[in-house]
Amino acid sequence: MNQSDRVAHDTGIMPRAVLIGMPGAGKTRIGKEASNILGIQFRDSDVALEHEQGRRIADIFQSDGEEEFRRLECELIVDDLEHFEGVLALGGGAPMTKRTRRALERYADRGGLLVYLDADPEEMMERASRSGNRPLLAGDAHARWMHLYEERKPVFQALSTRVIRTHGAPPSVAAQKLVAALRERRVLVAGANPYTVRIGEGSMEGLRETLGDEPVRVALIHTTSVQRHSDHARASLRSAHYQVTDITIPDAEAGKTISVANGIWERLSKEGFTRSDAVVGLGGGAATDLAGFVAATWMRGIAYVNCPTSLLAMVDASTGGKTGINTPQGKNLVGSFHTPRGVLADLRTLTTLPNDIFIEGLGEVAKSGFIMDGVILDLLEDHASQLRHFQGDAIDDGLRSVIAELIERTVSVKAEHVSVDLRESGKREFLNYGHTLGHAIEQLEHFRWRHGQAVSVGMVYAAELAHLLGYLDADEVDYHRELLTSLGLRTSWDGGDFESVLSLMHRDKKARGNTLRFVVLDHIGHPIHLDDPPADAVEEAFRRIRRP
Ligand SMILES: NC(=O)c1ccc[n+]([C@@H]2O[C@H](COP(=O)([O-])OP(=O)(O)OC[C@H]3O[C@@H](n4cnc5c(N)ncnc54)[C@H](O)[C@@H]3O)[C@@H](O)[C@H]2O)c1
Ligand SMILES: O=C(O)C(=O)C[C@@H](O)[C@H](O)[C@H](O)COP(=O)(O)O
Repeated sequence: MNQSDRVAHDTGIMPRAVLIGMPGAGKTRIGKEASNILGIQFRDSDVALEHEQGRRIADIFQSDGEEEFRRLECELIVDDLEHFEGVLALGGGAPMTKRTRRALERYADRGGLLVYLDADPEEMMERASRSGNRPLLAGDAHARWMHLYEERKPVFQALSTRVIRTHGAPPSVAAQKLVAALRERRVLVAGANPYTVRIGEGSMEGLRETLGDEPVRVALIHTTSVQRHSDHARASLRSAHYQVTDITIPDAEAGKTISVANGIWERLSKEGFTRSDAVVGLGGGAATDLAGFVAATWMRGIAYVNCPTSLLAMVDASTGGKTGINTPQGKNLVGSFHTPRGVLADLRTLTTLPNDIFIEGLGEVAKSGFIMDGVILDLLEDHASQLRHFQGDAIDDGLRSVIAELIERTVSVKAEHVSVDLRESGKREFLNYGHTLGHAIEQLEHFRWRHGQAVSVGMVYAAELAHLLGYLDADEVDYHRELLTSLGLRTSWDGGDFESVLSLMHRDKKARGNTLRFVVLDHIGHPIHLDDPPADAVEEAFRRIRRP
């Protein structure tokens, strides 16, 4: 599936990408090279128009004038935006025509990839002037050129959903960036404040487009274990002229505390962060939960963008707007629903991810399979061995594409639930499958157990409970154990005691008054709420996960 399939599957045909930018930016060369690599069609609107009209653009300008040329160009582009499926490069001035601009805005709203190719203006002029077919460059070429550049640049910037800078690098580098952008998968999270989750090699390059022009200051919150990736993000943010406040937090759950949040509030105050400034959370789920919490609480809520770097953060924690910290009373008991402005899951960051952290992420992936998407379960079954032996620095193309599909599908399951129930009053609770016991295990293990591993045991517990109450049959419970074990996930737990677990499960956010509330399956792929189950079943299911 390509970057736009999930967003635009119901809207018919459209180009895989539209390239805009000044003449000489390299739209044709870069567009052609990227299209060749991907084996898709390329079309240049100028060449197509010349072909259609049977005359050169300069001749159309000369005989019919610019207005008529723009009208013809607009007709062609509007038609292509509905009927052409490859990479479409537009003439430099095309977006300056109001009707063309509106059509491009609609294309972007449909999830289209609108790429602005930008380069050094002098360099572009040099390249453009080598072609004799540039009627707008007649006369005092340099002054005219600079004027056009100043006039068009803000329009290109405002329209584009992606900027690729081609300064000082061979066109093949820009072509590779375009290929990565074309391969990027996107999932739209609908709701009151819709946003996009971008999944691909280099998605973090989208920081500027996602943050927009409003923020002056950006707090980049990360842990030291992802330093290489945060260095990259900081450099991109600085080159986009944000004032970056770099904030390192303690690793994993040690970062999800009120004292860490307090330290960051102090920094934001010192650096003068206002309501229009922003936070970027980069790292595993603990870092993105904390960064989101800081963004949700500073001045009662400022913008934030998540750059998840662990599998679990990519498929789950970074999306959906649940932000929070742990307290001595329990896991995630203090927090807020605060929707990110966007999520950039850059697959390059997986190269440094340790095997055990990758595997725990598979726990939440499997959860999404159990509650909704059977294809996820098939993919996990078919690739269990490769996934279990994941080595970040040695992922082959086949595994890369399986992982990307698992991420896209899991995020889509999440999006489907949160877009209709942000504040978790019904459907969203299904995402909590396995978490009622899972959170209790994490707490009782003082967070030495990883979240995804605890959820894995929690799902087996929920399956046993469902079986005891006549929902799942024994084979389906076995299937839980077999699949999770094949992925390297835990299915039993011998710590704690039932009374401590029960007390923590009563503090779970799904509990109501004095009654427990679980999510169980009545068959695979079909979750239901289970309110106030019989006490003996709750205890017997616990006994059944004690077996090794
Ligand atoms: N908000 C939500 O909806 C939501 C959903 C699921 C989980 N969560 C939360 O997410 C947390 C678990 O997330 P997690 O599994 O990512 O754990 P984590 O954040 O603790 O990260 C695990 C470890 O991997 C390191 N790491 C992350 N990415 C790396 C990379 N690319 N290279 C090298 N090291 C890397 C981290 O620094 C950390 O040491 C829990 O706190 C859980 O409650 C939140
Ligand atoms: O997004 C949700 O909603 C979820 O329940 C996703 C869970 O996988 C995730 O672990 C979440 O952090 C749990 O939230 P909590 O409210 O149960 O703490």
